[in-house]
Amino acid sequence: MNSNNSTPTLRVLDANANRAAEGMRTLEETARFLLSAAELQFQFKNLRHDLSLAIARLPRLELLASRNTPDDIGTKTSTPSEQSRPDTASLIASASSRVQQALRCLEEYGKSIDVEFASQVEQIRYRVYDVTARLECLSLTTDTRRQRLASARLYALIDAGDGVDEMQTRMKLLADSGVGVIQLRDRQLDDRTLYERACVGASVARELGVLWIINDRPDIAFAADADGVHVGQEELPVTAVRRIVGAERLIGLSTHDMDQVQTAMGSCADYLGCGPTFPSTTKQFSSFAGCDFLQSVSDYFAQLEVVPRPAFAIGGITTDNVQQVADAGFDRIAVTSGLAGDDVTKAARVFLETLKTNDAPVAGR
Ligand SMILES: Cc1ncc(COP(=O)(O)OP(=O)(O)O)c(N)n1
Ligand SMILES: Cc1nc(C(=O)O)sc1CCOP(=O)(O)O
Ligand SMILES: [Mg+2]
Repeated sequence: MNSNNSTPTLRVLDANANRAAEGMRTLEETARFLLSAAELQFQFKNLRHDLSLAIARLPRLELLASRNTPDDIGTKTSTPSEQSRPDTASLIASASSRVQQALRCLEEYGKSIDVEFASQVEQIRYRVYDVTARLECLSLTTDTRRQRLASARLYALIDAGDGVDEMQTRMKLLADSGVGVIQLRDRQLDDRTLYERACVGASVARELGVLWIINDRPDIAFAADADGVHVGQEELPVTAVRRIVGAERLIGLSTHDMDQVQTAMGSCADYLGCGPTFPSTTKQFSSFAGCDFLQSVSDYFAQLEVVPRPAFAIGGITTDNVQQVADAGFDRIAVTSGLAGDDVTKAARVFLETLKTNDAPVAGR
């Protein structure tokens, strides 16, 4: 170790070691609690650990002795941007830049004290560039998907059709008609074909600006880079689905009674399907939750203190009965056959206009 340990240099090192560690901890907590990103959380934990190992090379007693917070003129200056953190992405951006700047200071000032210390910090700084970019990206994608979901009123369920071209044409027609979410629900296809259609659909949906959800299959939703997956009550629990699809993809959960809705509100599901509302030509049911169930969901959501999840009424909804859905307080619907006929554009217009004029309490805002 070099003996050039002047007190000002040690003060810079002490202050920036703390700044870097605090920033890393902020990012780690964001990965853990806001974005459920276990792998990134693990990376930040390792970075903090490696930073403390590097700092352990410095003379701790002298570092502590150099600390003089009351006389530090820097503790009294803050900019307006330091006081405001409007969303997760900007919180990540500012914590990342604080960590990067602190590491650069440690590296530059550390060179005069211990070259090996400076070189270890340099390696940490490169890893920080990568991990912080991934975290910021994740948060931007997550926000965007959930924002798009929040503005969706019409959700269409489609099968894969007779081929890629037909599926693509159908998706375009639906998107042009105002559908915000499209689900691939096809129980006839083998896994390979389902996966291929899911991949094509994901890129078509991206171009069209609609969300692309895969029914039943978190593995395929993840592998095909879809926006999310929809699961039913007898399928994998949403906690397990979340582990497969990651924090940024959407998870939809079917609910058929109030117990399921209340449980879903405590889960990591992003939206609910509520039904069956009416008899359906797509799927057979022996009993129907009906509009009474929809009304109970609306009433329950209206008295919640937290923001409810977006909830889509489903099951046999047509242009003839959608008014009853709106009267039960819903302004979002998920539909298969009601958007599968010849005049999709007209049906979609009727749906949207009916849902828009809903002045009853609205489910899922
Ligand atoms: C939006 C939406 N809501 C409900 C369902 C039904 O899901 P599930 O109960 O798992 O039944 P299947 O679709 O798997 O037959 C859905 N798919 N989408
Ligand atoms: C797949 C499905 N699930 C439902 C539920 O209530 O959970 S109703 C349904 C069928 C939806 O298609 P259509 O609009 O043609 O009735
Ligand atoms: Mg299912």
